[in-house]
Amino acid sequence: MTFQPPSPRIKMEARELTLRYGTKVAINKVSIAIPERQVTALIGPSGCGKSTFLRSLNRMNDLITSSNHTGTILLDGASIHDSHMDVVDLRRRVGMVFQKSNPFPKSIFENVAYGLRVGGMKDRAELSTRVEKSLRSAALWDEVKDRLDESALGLSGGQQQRLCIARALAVEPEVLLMDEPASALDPIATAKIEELIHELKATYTIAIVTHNMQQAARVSDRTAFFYMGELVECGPTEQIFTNPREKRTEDYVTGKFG
Ligand SMILES: Nc1ncnc2c1ncn2[C@@H]1O[C@H](COP(=O)(O)OP(=O)(O)OP(=O)(O)O)[C@@H](O)[C@H]1O
Repeated sequence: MTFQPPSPRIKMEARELTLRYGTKVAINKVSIAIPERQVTALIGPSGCGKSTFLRSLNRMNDLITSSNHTGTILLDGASIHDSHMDVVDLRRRVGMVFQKSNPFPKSIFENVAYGLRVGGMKDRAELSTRVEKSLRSAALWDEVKDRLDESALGLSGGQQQRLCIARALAVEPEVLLMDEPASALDPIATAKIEELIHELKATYTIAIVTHNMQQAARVSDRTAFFYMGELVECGPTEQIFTNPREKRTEDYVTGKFG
C-alpha cells in the first residue's frame, strides 16, 4: 500500500460565489477550497476576476460601493459575511499585500508597528519585540536593523515590498493574500519574495495572484485558473501545468493566449 499523506485542512472556501460591480458579473459561481499552510496561485488573463476574487476573501470589495455578491465564503468553516463577523478582525486574520508596495511616509519601525498601535498596543518593549519578529519573518531584519528610525521611503522597491509584508505579518494574520506582489520588482528582488513565500507557508495560508506562469509554478502548491469570471479548474500546480483537464487551461499555460 502506498503512503497517502493526510489531506490538509481547508482554511478558506468559496461556495458558488458570484460578485458583480453594479450589474456586471466579475466572478461567476466560483467554488474553491484553499488549504491551510499551502500556497494557492490564482492565474488567468487580464480582467478574468483574479483580483476581485482575492479581495473578496477579506471583504475588501465591500469598500467598492457598486459591488454586491451572492454565495458564501468560509473562514475556518464560518461565513465571513455572518453578522457576528467583525470586518476589522477579519482583515486582521486575512491580511493583504498589494502589487505596488505602499509604505506610509513614516519610519521603518512605525510602518511595521502601525497595525499594532491601531490595535491598542502601547508598550514600547512589546512593540519592539513584535516589530523585530515581523521584520525577521519578512527576511528584512538584517538589512534594516540599524536604521529602524529612518524613513521607509528610502528603502529599495524590493525592501519596501518586504516591509509591507512585515507590516501585514505584525498583526499575526492566519491568511495572507498577495496581489502580484513581485510584478514591479527586478528578478533578484522577485527571487527574494518567492523565497520568502516559500518560508511563510510553514505558518500562513497564502493565496497569490500572479501573471507570471513560472512564478506560479515555482511558488504554489495549487493553482486555480480563472477565465472570464469563471474558475475553469483548480488542482495541484504540477498537474495544472503538465496535465490540465481542460483545453482552455492547457492553451493558457502553454502561452497560446493570455
Ligand atoms: N471597481 C470596479 N468597478 C467596476 N468594475 C470593476 C472594478 N474592478 C474590477 N472591475 C471589473 O471586473 C472584472 C474583473 O476584474 P479584476 O481586476 O478582478 O480582474 P483581474 O483578473 O485581476 O485582472 P488583472 O489581471 O488585469 O488585474 C473586469 O471586467 C474589471 O473591469
